[in-house]
Amino acid sequence: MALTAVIEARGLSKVFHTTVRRPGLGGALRSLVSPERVAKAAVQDVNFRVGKGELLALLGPNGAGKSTTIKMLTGILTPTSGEALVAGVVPHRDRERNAHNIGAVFGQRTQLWWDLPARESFAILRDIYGVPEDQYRARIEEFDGLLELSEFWDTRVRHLSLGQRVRCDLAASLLHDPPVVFLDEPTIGMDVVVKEQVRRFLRHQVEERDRTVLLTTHDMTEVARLAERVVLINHGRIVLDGPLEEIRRRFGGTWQIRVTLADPIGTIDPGGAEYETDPAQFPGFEGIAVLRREGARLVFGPDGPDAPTVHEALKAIIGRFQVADLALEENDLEDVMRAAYLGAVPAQATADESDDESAVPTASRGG
Ligand SMILES: Nc1ncnc2c1ncn2[C@@H]1O[C@H](COP(=O)(O)OP(=O)(O)OP(=O)(O)O)[C@@H](O)[C@H]1O
Repeated sequence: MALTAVIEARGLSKVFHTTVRRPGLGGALRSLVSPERVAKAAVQDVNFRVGKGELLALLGPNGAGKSTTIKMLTGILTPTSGEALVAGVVPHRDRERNAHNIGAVFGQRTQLWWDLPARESFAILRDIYGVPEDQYRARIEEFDGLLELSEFWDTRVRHLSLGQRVRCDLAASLLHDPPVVFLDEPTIGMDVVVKEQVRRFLRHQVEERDRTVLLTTHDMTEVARLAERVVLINHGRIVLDGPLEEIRRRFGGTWQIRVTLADPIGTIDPGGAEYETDPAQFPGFEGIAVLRREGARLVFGPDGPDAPTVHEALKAIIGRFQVADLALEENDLEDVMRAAYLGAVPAQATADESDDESAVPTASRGG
C-alpha cells in the first residue's frame, strides 16, 4: 500500500433506524399509534486506508454496505460511530472543504442540471469551484479527448443516453481537479465500448494525474482491468483487504493448464522425468501438480492451499518447458468473488454481536 493515506476509514459504522409497517389495516393503524422501530447496522467497524495514486475497488454483494460507506466518506451521511478522513478532512464536519477535495459519481444519479446542456452545467461548476478559465479550458479539452464529449455536450442532459450522461458526469466531477474520486457503480448499464473508454479514462486519472480513486462495481471485468487492491465487504463488515492476486489465489483454486511440449524427449531428461509425479521439486513449481499426462501433453493444476495463481503457474511452466501449444481454463473472477463472498468471514464477527439486536449475522462459511 502507498505510504500516505488519502482516504481513511477508522472504525466506521452506520446504523439506520427505520419504522416497520405491520401488515393489514389493523397493523397499519397500530403502526401509526405505536410505530415499531428497528435498527439496521449497515456498516460495522470498517477500517481501511487508500494511498495517494491508488485505485481501490470496494466490492461486495447487494446490500453489503458499499454505498453507505461511500456516502460517509463523501460527507452525505454522518457515521453513527468511527471516523472518516479524506484528504485530511472529516467529510461530514467540513462539507465545503471536502467538496473541493473530492469528485463523486453515482452511476444511477446525476449531478448535472437536467434541463441544461452538459456544457452549461460544466460552466456553472467552474464558477462554483472558482476554476481559472485557462485551467478550465485545458481540462475540458483533456476530458473531451478521452471521453469524446463534444459531439453531445450541447444536448440537454435529460436527452443524453446513459453512457453519454455518465461520461459528462465523470468530466463534471473532475473539473475542479480534486485529488480524490469516489465512483459508485460508474459503468452500470453501459455498453462494452463505452465501459472500456471510461476504464481508460480512470486509469489515466490514476496513473497520469495521481488521483486516489475508490470504486464500487459489480462488474468483475472492471475489477480485473482497474484494481490491484480490493476490499471485500459483506454484511457491513470488511472480510478481506488485499491484492486482487491474493484473492484469486485464496478463492480461485481451480484452474488447468494444458501444455503440449515442443520437444518431449529432449525436455524430459532423466533428471526431469520425475516431474510427472512430483513437479514441486522444480523451483517455482511449488503448489503445481501434473493432473494428467497424455503423450506429449501435460495437464497442470493447483496443488494444496498455497497453490500459485494461474498467472504464476503459466510463468513457471513456460520458463521450464519448451511449449508448442497451451490451453488455459481458469475460474473467472465472478466465480472467485462468489467463493470469496461465501468463504470469507469477518475477523471479529463473533459473540460481541449476539446481544445486539441490530447486529447482522456472521458472513456465512462456504467451506
Ligand atoms: N437510508 C437507509 N435506511 C435504512 N436502511 C438503509 C438505508 N440505506 C441503506 N440501507 C440498508 O443498509 C444496507 C447496506 O446498503 P448499501 O446501499 O450500502 O449496500 P450496497 O453494498 O451499496 O448494495 P448494492 O450493491 O445493492 O448497491 C442494506 O441492507 C440497505 O437496505
